[in-house]
Amino acid sequence: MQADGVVARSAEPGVRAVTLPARPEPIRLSPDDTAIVVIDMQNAYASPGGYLDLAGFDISGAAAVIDRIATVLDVAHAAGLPIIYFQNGWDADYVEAGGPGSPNYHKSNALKTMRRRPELQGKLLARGTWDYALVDRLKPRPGDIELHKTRYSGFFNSQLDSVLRARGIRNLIFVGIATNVCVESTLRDGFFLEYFGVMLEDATHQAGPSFLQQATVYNVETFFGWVSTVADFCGSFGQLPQEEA
Ligand SMILES: NC(=O)N/C=C\C(=O)O
Repeated sequence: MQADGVVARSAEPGVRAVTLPARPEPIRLSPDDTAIVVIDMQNAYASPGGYLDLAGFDISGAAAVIDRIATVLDVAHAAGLPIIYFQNGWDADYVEAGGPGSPNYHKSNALKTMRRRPELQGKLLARGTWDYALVDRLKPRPGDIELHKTRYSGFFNSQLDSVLRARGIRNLIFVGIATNVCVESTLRDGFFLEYFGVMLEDATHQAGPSFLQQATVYNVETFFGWVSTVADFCGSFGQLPQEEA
C-alpha cells in the first residue's frame, strides 16, 4: 500500500493506470492487467420468465443492473479492458448438472423447479435455450471472451484461470447476477488464487432478500476484495485515452 492509502496494483511510471475509488481503500489499476468479469447475465437470471423469476426470486432490480452493466462495458471497451462473459448452465440432457449423487442436483433451484414443474423440463439453464442465452443488451462484441461454467464459481472446471494467466491479468472487476451466489463464489475463488477482486456493487443483484446484497458487500469489503460503484468506475477508467478499435 502507498503512503496515501492507495493499494498500488499498477504504480509503475509510464504504465497506463487509474486510481479507482473503492472501499476499504482506493485501488490503482491498469487496463493492461485488469479484466471485467460479467457473471451470468442470461435471461435465466435477469429476464421476466427466466429461471430465477419462475423459481420465485424477485428480479425486479435486474433491469437497472442490465443498464448499468451496459454503461460499464462501453467504458471498458473504450479503455481497452478485456471483457469476459460467463454463462452458467448445462448440456441439453443435464448430464453436467450431476445426478442424485451431486449436491448440485439437490441444491440447484433450477433443477428443483423443473422437478416440481415437469412442463419446464429441458427449458431452464440448458445450452441452446432462450433461458441460457445472454440478455439482448449485453451480447459480446468481437474480441470479448465467452466462457461457460457448470457450477457457481467461474474458476471451477472452467478455462478462466488459464485465460487470465495467458494474458497476464491479475485484477478482476466483477459485475452480474447473483451477487451472493456466482459473483461472490467466483470472487472468493479468485482471492484464493491470488487475484485481486473488485465488485461494482450497483452492477450486481442478489438472489433472495436484500440483506444478502449487503452481506456480500460486507464480505468483499472486509475479507475478500474491494467494493466500488459504476460511477466511480466510469469516472476513473473513462479518463483513459480511448483504445484504437
Ligand atoms: N448466477 C448465479 O449466481 N446463480 C445463482 C443460482 C443458480 O444458478 O441456481
